[in-house]
Amino acid sequence: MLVHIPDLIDAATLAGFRRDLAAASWVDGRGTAGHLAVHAKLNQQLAADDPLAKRLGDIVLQALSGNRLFMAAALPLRVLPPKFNRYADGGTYGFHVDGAVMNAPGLPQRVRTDLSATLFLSDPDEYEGGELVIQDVFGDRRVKLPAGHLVLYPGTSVHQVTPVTRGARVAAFFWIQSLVREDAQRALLLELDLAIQKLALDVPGNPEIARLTGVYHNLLRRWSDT
Ligand SMILES: O=C(O)CCC(=O)C(=O)O
Ligand SMILES: [Fe+2]
Repeated sequence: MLVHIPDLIDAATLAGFRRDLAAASWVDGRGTAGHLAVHAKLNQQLAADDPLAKRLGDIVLQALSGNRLFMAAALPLRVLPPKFNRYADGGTYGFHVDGAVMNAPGLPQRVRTDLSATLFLSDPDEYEGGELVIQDVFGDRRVKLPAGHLVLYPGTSVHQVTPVTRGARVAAFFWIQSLVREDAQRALLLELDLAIQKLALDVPGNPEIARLTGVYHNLLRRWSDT
């Protein structure tokens, strides 16, 4: 399941991010690529210990925890600290799958990457190319969102970022271990959750809403691990 989360960060926060990232010290992104991905990856990133990455990453984490759609879709158990990347001058990241298990300095536990996320920080008209192409059962999905918007996609998917042939594409990206490992189960829970929320608005007080809410929680109890 691909989930588009609009306006994760507001315009003022976004403007601050863009100002700070325009003056950031970008390093070669190949430093953190796996041994296969290293051939396909041509971009820049902030170093993991860059204080700017930590400061902006914390703001992203804060925004995620206050976003109902993100919480309902991801059912997050652990979120890795956001990283920041920049593609320009033909920069690209060829088809790859993200590592299944990751760790981050300072985090006590390792994180299984059930979900991958990209928060777009450049607007689509600022660059040519730079589409996030995600392979799924229905074919390739091409994602290029307005600045401030986030896409969530299954960590299991093969994906790429196409070459940026004009301008620059700046983004934050990170991984999430979900309470619910399987994408299909998360998709069902999200569908049920959204339907219950809509019913609660349309027919407030209807006793069947409590029964459906019970079904939601009892499925979550069956399918979650912590
Ligand atoms: O920049 C993106 O949208 C995704 C980056 C990516 O796939 C990765 O770093 O593994
Ligand atoms: Fe990736």
